[in-house]
Amino acid sequence: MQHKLITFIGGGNMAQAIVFGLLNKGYPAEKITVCDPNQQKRDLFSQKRVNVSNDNMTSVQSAEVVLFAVKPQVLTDVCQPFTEKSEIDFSNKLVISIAAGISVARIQALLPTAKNIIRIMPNTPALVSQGMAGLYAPENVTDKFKYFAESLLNAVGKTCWVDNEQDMHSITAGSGSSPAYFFLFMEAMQQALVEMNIDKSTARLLVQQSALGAAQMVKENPNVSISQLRENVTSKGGTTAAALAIFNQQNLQEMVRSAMSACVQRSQEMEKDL
Ligand SMILES: NC(=O)C1=CN([C@@H]2O[C@H](COP(=O)(O)OP(=O)(O)OC[C@H]3O[C@@H](n4cnc5c(N)ncnc54)[C@H](OP(=O)(O)O)[C@@H]3O)[C@@H](O)[C@H]2O)C=CC1
Ligand SMILES: O=C(O)[C@@H]1CCC=N1
Repeated sequence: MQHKLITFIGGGNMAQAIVFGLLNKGYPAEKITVCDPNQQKRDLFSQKRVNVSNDNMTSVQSAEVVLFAVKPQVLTDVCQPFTEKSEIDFSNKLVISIAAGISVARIQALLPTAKNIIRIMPNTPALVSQGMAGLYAPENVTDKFKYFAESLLNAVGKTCWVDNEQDMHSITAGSGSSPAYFFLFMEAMQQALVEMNIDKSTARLLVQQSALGAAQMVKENPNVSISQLRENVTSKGGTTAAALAIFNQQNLQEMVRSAMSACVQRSQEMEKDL
């Protein structure tokens, strides 16, 4: 992949996952700059030879790609200085936003000179090269920028494009937020095992290895439905059937549907917080 000069605005959880994931894949540290007001966060990056700054203006000026990795709620304040004195011309830069729920139209309004704006919804497993990211680009964005954005995220995991921007809300429920659902499930399993007298670290090993194994089974058997994989574990009248009966009785499927709908609904509301 091409190694463009890329500036991250915001060096928090998601920026760390992407930047450290990219470094692991050989993206040159000297081509990346991370801007964050917090010295401790900047230190995390400078320890890996990534350029750091608390001067967004200067760092954006020299960038070919600007990736906004700040909380959606602060995006307006973050963008204002770039346009206030018409100081930064974004027309030749690729602008990427990973902010949940914030539309291209809104980013365009915040950065009027920008011509190429791409939205990406990544997730933190990018840190370990197992990320999943959804991408959306309006029709005017050039193929070379779309290709760059896709290859950037492909370097740290898998990607999919959506044609309809509204679908980015659902993508958030399936990529950005979804590792947290699995973490919650794993936490609950670990806790249950501890209550059954298994020590905490063995409980963690049992949970992590089973989760990893299950995910790997899904990945390596693309022609077998996930339901079939579940059924293969479930002996008639056996232990798994007893466990699954409780999940079904308490309507796990409906709980998951409601949780993911709540995620979508929150994403649809986020723009109003700007
Ligand atoms: N976390 C995740 O799993 C995912 C997050 N996202 C999106 O990524 C974005 C960032 O989320 P996340 O990394 O979790 O948030 P974090 O709060 O961890 O990171 C945001 C960082 O931006 C910094 N910041 C605040 N103001 C500025 C500024 N003016 N200039 C530069 N940096 C600034 C914050 O500093 P300080 O803390 O001092 O305010 C903080 O370090 C959000 O828009 C979110 O929707 C998307 C997918 C997944
Ligand atoms: O919780 C959030 O709003 C962000 C977006 C997706 C994951 N974290």
